[in-house]
Amino acid sequence: MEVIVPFSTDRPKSRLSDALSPEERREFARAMLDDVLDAVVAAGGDPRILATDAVDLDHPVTVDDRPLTTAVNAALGARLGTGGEDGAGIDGSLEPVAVVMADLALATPAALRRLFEAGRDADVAVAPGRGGGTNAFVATHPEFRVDYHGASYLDHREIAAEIGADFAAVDSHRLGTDVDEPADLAEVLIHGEGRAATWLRGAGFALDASEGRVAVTRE
Ligand SMILES: Nc1nc2c(ncn2[C@@H]2O[C@H](COP(=O)(O)OP(=O)(O)OP(=O)(O)O)[C@@H](O)[C@H]2O)c(=O)[nH]1
Ligand SMILES: C[C@H](OP(=O)(O)O)C(=O)O
Repeated sequence: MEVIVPFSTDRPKSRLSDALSPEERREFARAMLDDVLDAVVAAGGDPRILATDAVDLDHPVTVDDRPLTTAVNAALGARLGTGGEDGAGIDGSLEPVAVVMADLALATPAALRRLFEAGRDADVAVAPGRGGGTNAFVATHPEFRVDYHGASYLDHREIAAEIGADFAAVDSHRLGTDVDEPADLAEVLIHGEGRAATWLRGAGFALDASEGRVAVTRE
């Protein structure tokens, strides 16, 4: 399955500014991207990075510096179907396509396989992020398009309903955890096993369980 992985190269992860310098945010974002790509490949997906600028990677990269929603919709609109001249198959269907965000530092092959399987039963299967975002989805319906930011999970459910697409939510802690804010770094230290967790530990981050919800401290 083709798996589009959007990646912002310029000023990534601005909401982590209080915890990380610009250069650190670039390094950490890249570590998360590499973890996500490893998991996608191990789950049987063919990743294609949709980046705002060139990125040095062993996978295909499409550069599109337009805003996230515009770039993803262009990629969805350009995908090739299974036969028909307009890109759709003779029955109007398309090969499934997934969009998986590059900041899912806890993504595992098993979690992604569950998402891909959900996409076989539903026209649109979404793994919501905490706070109402859309961390990953699989779509087979040719008319499905995205509208990111805000409570995009609810918007995507509505878009699916408007085009008559079957919709499924994929309940996954690992895919539901996008790393946006300093508090999310604790999740990476607790559950992460890849480069992102290693990078954080190397940068001196540790868990702070001294009071209330577990947080992070830095040496
Ligand atoms: N291609 C592309 N990817 C983007 C763009 N903005 C964000 N992304 C990617 O989309 C995913 C979700 O990003 P967000 O968490 O909304 O934004 P972010 O830029 O990572 O972080 P903030 O600056 O803190 O909002 C991440 O994989 C980003 O790298 C964009 O304009 N174009
Ligand atoms: C891409 C966006 O991410 P957020 O801004 O919620 O992290 C969304 O999930 O709609």
